[in-house]
Amino acid sequence: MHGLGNSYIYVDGFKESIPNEERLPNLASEVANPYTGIGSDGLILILPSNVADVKMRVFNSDGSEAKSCGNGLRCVSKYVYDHRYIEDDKFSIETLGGIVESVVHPSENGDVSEVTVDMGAPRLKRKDVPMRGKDGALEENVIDATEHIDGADHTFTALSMGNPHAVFFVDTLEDAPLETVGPLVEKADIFPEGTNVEFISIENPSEIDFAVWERGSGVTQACGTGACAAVVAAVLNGKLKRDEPIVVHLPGGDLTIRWSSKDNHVWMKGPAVTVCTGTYMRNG
Ligand SMILES: N[C@@H](CCC[C@H](N)C(=O)O)C(=O)O
Repeated sequence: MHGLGNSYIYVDGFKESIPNEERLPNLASEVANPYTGIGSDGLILILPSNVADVKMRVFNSDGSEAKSCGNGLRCVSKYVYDHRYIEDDKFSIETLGGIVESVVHPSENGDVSEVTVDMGAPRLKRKDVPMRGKDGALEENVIDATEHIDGADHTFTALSMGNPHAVFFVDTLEDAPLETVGPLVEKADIFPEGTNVEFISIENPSEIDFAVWERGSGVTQACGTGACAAVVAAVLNGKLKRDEPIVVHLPGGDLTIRWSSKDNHVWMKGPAVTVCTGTYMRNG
């Protein structure tokens, strides 16, 4: 399935037996490989949950496990509703980054093509990103902060949407040093768990352009949590208004994101698509 071209191989843990815990990172890299596997940005498990209606686990294409995935949440929502595992159009999904609420929008044939996810409140404190820093700074937000990374100064806003993000403002995306600064900041010491890296440019008060270097997967067509982080960062820097629905133009298409002042939650609306279903046979 994919959300705006951010594709994962989804395994139905309601039906399939899930491989041993220690095999999952290798399996994720294996299936994600476009030459010797299937080809994707990673692997997502759809599982029963003890604390929510369903549980999602996400593995990046390098085998690392992530705490959240916005595009994955929309695809998991579509999957469990289309397969009638859930009857209500509103339900909860457990992730390692917390529990989120999903609302599916079925089309006339009853299948879901669009999903809205209440992604919860952004976590803004440096210690919650998480980012290293002096004791006093750990309780502070990381807004328009300059950090010395690998011999150069880099200015960005960092926050967590269940997973870490460093957001850079650029005039145009053509100038964005996605494949040089992206991997450098992803693995910088200051981020003990690594980070996703976004470059954004503000088009007008309700639209932004967006490109991403994802932790553990590199350049992808879209990142749902990244789009949420981008809008929060733009509001925190006074570049966009809070409560306005913002259309985020990602390489793979558009998401609508709104950061509500009523409940402090970030809402994401966008598509979810099934590409094919099949059986993965490991050869050799
Ligand atoms: N593509 C995702 C995010 C996937 C996880 C991320 N690479 C991480 O390691 O945190 C999205 O749509 O949010």
